[in-house]
Amino acid sequence: MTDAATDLRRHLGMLLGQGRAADAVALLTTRSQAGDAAAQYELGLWRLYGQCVERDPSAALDLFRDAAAQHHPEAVAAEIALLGNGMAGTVDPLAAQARVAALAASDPFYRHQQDLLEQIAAAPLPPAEVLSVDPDIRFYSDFLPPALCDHVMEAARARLAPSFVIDPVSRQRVPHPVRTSHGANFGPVDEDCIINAINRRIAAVTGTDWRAGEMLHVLRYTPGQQYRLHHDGLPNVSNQRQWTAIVYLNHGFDGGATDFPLLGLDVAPRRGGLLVFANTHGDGAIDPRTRHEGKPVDTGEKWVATRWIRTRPWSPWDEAPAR
Ligand SMILES: O=C(O)CCC(=O)C(=O)O
Ligand SMILES: [Fe+2]
Repeated sequence: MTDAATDLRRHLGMLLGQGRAADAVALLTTRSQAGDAAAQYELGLWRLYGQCVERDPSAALDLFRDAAAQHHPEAVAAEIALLGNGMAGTVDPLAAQARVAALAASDPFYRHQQDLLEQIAAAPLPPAEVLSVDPDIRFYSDFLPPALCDHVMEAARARLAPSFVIDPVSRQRVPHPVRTSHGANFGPVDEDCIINAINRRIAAVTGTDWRAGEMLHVLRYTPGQQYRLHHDGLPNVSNQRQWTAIVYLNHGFDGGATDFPLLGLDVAPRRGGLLVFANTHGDGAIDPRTRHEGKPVDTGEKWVATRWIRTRPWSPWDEAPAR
């Protein structure tokens, strides 16, 4: 971030701290209309998330475009992310990939992304290994090439935070011993074209609509950490998590199997492999048999990326995040 952008953030923080949200919005609006890329980017985020202003995703995309035209790096990334995932209303993954290809000519960061995109495009879709017919549980070996597994871990690393659960009474996010890992979401502006391509590949092998997937969620477990017995279905939602897709991102650890104790099934993590299982019966009701756990890791670190796939297209603004 430039000094001017840091100053802007500090100034906004001060105004918000004093309860002067209207002044903060006025400042951002004036500066972005004057062509200040940092202000355009910030106001774009506020428009996207509805912070202090009415949520307006297409106005957000326009603001990111204006800032990106001035080579504001985060705005360039946000524009590419939103074109790929359609969360600002316009979906144009080919335009997003064309932006990456153009940037790759002069920017090593995007050259690497371009290289990874070519690798995933060239990797054949692996066949399913059926672990259970009913409930439906499948494993796909070599779903994700190693360099892409590395990219997911590196891209998530900076945002990892202790995992939480939603307290059913307070509805607040709280830490809980059921889940001692660290986690990170690839939110609407974090989903680079590689993550977008992975999400679409998960949709392709599962035969689901790519828009039905939640944001890809990375979990990192260190020794002793685990995800105790749970079910991925959610209480009181109309658009249920029909499927769970888990990509195992690394090797070099002991323990950490994904266990389905009611089925006597233990899945050993294999780097690049994808585990897919049904959380619901055909009629949409929760299938309790797919309760599962991430067993404690004994040595090393275990990394996974999970995509919970709903019955119908889903957006992060449809409901409060559940976990
Ligand atoms: O880490 C694992 O093996 C399980 C992860 C899991 O249950 C989930 O992400 O829903
Ligand atoms: Fe789970």
